[in-house]
Amino acid sequence: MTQESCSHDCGSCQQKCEEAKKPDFSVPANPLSNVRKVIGIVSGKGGVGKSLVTSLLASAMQKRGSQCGILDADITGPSIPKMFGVETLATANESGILPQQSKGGVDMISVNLLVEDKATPVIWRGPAIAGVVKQFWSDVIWSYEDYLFVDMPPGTGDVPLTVFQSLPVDGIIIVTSPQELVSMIVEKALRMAKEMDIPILGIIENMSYIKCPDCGKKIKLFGEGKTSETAAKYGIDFLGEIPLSPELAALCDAGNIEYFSDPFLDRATERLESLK
Ligand SMILES: Nc1ncnc2c1ncn2[C@@H]1O[C@H](COP(=O)(O)OP(=O)(O)OP(=O)(O)O)[C@@H](O)[C@H]1O
Repeated sequence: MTQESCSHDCGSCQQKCEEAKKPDFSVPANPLSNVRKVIGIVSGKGGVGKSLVTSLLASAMQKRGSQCGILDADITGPSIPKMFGVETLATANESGILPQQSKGGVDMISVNLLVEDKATPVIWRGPAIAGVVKQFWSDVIWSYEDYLFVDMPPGTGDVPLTVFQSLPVDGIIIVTSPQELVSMIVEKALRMAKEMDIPILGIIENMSYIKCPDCGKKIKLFGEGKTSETAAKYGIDFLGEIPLSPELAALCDAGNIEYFSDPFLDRATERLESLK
């Protein structure tokens, strides 16, 4: 095709020319929303503590004076409201859906705040799930958030892709555990971030050790984690390690995650503050 006959419809064109535009899948935010930074929290697989890290980061930033919100994009396994002990359903007005707020002031939206019976499983196909995530951005009134954390479902499937294409994500934080094949996960995340043009802010290792209740010694249950080494290899900031802690588990179960205060995530909160 010559330059003169170009229709500028890059979506249907086979030509790989220099000026090819990437299709724009971005979704507009609710007109009443004002969100300064959108942070995606990702993991390679389920159960590594992604929702826990999302909750801890939002709580820590909220305590440091930033207004925070959490968009629970883990539609089939939503756990954010439970960790904060939020049970009241979200409401809506003619302008959109109003997020619920935790005791400490963290705003949140989740499928669990829209359905009466929390035990009802969400049995939807990928596109329907992705559609809900987009609505959590376009229909929810995030009236003011310094930081909106997006708790992603694990992996690189439909929903993470939808979030990266539809929301203006400013950076992602990777959560791993010491048992994982960290280097493979980091490499995948790096490639995805590059493809989507989104910076990786850093990596956090969860369940790194347990602390002996008698002598305080750190016991590395899963051996020496490779996370900090891998982070250094790929030039990514290692933002901290979180122990496997019965206290933390009990706070999650009781819906009191906000009352956890330990300096594990200081480096991560400093990194987030540097984005302002
Ligand atoms: N460091 C920790 N200490 C104690 N309990 C933990 C810790 N990390 C996670 N847990 C517990 O493990 C469970 C799974 O954590 P979480 O829901 O954060 O994982 P996830 O990666 O978001 O899982 P999924 O992706 O499957 O939703 C939670 O019940 C949480 O209380």
